[in-house]
Amino acid sequence: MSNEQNHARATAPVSARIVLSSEDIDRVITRIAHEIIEANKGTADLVLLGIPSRGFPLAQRLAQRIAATEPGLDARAITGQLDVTMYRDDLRHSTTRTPVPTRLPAGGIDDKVVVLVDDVLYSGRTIRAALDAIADLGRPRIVRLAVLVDRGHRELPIRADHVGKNLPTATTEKVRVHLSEVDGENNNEVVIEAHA
Ligand SMILES: O=P(O)(O)OC[C@H]1O[C@H](OP(=O)(O)OP(=O)(O)O)[C@H](O)[C@@H]1O
Ligand SMILES: O=c1cc[nH]c(=O)[nH]1
Repeated sequence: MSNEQNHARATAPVSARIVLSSEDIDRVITRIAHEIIEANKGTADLVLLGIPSRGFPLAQRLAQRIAATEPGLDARAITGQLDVTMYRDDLRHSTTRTPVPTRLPAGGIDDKVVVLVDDVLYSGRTIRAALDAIADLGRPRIVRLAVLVDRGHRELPIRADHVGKNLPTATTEKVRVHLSEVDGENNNEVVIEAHA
């Protein structure tokens, strides 16, 4: 991560604007759920793996939306959580991150169509770490990527298959995603903060 990017993470914002409301997020989840089903030609072999912190509740919301299209499909049976902490390439530089458990659905990920889910796609380094974490857990047939927001500024050759919203941003800005499961009741929005 560049010095400018680190700066935007560390300083107080000078302004903030809401770019996705709770209703917008809800609509985006519905659309991406349908895109996932369409790309997969159904729900067979689907596994959604959310990256903590906020990728996991997003994966849960997507799985619920997907399961609602198919009687008998249990959202929990196709949802997991993938911790990437120990696979990050900035471990030596970043402040301490506490690993959280990785939890895979009972059927594992071998030969599955795994959809990685995260809130923000930026440098791509988190997703690079996620791909390494997956390789240590099994061999999916396909790995796809769904993100709520793609804010650009990639540092690696990584792209998302499903994007809630493309947000052109400056590196001095920060995208903050608030989801009620992590951030408290009724706190669902995406905000762009400007940093001096
Ligand atoms: O493409 P990248 O440059 O890797 O950035 C994207 C990642 O950054 C954020 O996570 P963060 O590390 O801030 O942790 P958090 O999810 O716990 O807030 C976000 O949730 C993504 O996982
Ligand atoms: O702006 C950013 C960059 C990385 N991760 C975020 O959550 N927001």
